[in-house]
Amino acid sequence: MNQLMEEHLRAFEARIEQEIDRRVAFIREQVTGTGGKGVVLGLSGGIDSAVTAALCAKALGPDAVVAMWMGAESSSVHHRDAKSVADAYGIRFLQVDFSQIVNQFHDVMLDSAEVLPSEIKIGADNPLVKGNLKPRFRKNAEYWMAALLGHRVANTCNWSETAVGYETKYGDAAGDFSVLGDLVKAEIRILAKHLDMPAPVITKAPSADLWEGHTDEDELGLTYEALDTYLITGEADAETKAKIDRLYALSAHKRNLMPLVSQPKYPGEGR
Ligand SMILES: Nc1ncnc2c1ncn2[C@@H]1O[C@H](COP(=O)(O)OP(=O)(O)OC[C@H]2O[C@@H]([n+]3cccc(C(=O)O)c3)[C@H](O)[C@@H]2O)[C@@H](O)[C@H]1O
Ligand SMILES: Nc1ncnc2c1ncn2[C@@H]1O[C@H](COP(=O)(O)OP(=O)(O)OP(=O)(O)O)[C@@H](O)[C@H]1O
Repeated sequence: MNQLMEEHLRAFEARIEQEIDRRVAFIREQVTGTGGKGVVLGLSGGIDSAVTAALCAKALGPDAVVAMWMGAESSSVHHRDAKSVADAYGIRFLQVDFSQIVNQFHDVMLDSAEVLPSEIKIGADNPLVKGNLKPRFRKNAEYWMAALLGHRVANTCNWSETAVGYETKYGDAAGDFSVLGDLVKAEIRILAKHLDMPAPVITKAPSADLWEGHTDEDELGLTYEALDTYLITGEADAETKAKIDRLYALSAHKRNLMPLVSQPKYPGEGR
């Protein structure tokens, strides 16, 4: 590993208790501080949602955290890992499978688009047209549950993903607050270790799972190690640097939602 990166991670680990305390305080501010009764989040069996859940449980108490497993694969390793995280921190665990509704929605939309000329359907072969429905439906479900319970929705994205736009706009990228959005994946692994995360959650390959065999590193064409190292130290080979810089520029629209023609002013504010 790059030496600067190694030093950065060592320093992060040395101040891990402060990093945890800071995030716990932030969660309280964002949830109880805004009148929320607790937190809702999607628990995928991956490390980001697991660490977010663990920190929310620490901040608010386990009963105030409602984790939702959303999917059909109730026998999959991801489901097993999600359940093991919920059990480890004693948080509430719900399961819902709306995959048939997602499929039906996709089919109804395809039918509605039948009347359009095929030459303008430039995304016809793009698996993300359907793939991005999953994260968007999941976020819908999280907001449904948050409204039912008077909870806030925790976002589970991290800076490695957000920097290159590796998240679905208004899907997994959405939320009321983000616990890990300023941290790279390598830092989150260190947090996980100090939060006594079940081991399989820490070691498995990150995967968005939007289709069979989908892994983050394959789709991005980048390793998290190279991405994290560049984001933290600015060091990368020329090809990697060009690739990340390009993805960063292309995904600016996800970090700067809904540009306005001009910023309207509210009476008494902003002057
Ligand atoms: N320049 C621009 N200015 C303003 N808006 C722009 C735009 N370019 C696209 N858009 C809009 O954004 C849309 C495309 O963005 P989006 O819908 O997000 O779709 P897109 O970026 O194409 O796909 C999402 C990516 O995130 C990955 N993902 C998703 C979910 C979870 C994870 C994970 O690992 O956690 C990863 C997924 O595998 C895929 O690579 C376009 O349809 C358009 O509406
Ligand atoms: N099957 C699922 N059930 C519940 N939530 C899910 C599921 N899959 C994804 N999510 C939610 O969407 C977020 C993005 O997940 P994804 O698996 O795509 O990648 P990730 O960024 O590696 O996150 P994680 O490390 O938590 O898996 C997750 O953090 C979680 O909140």
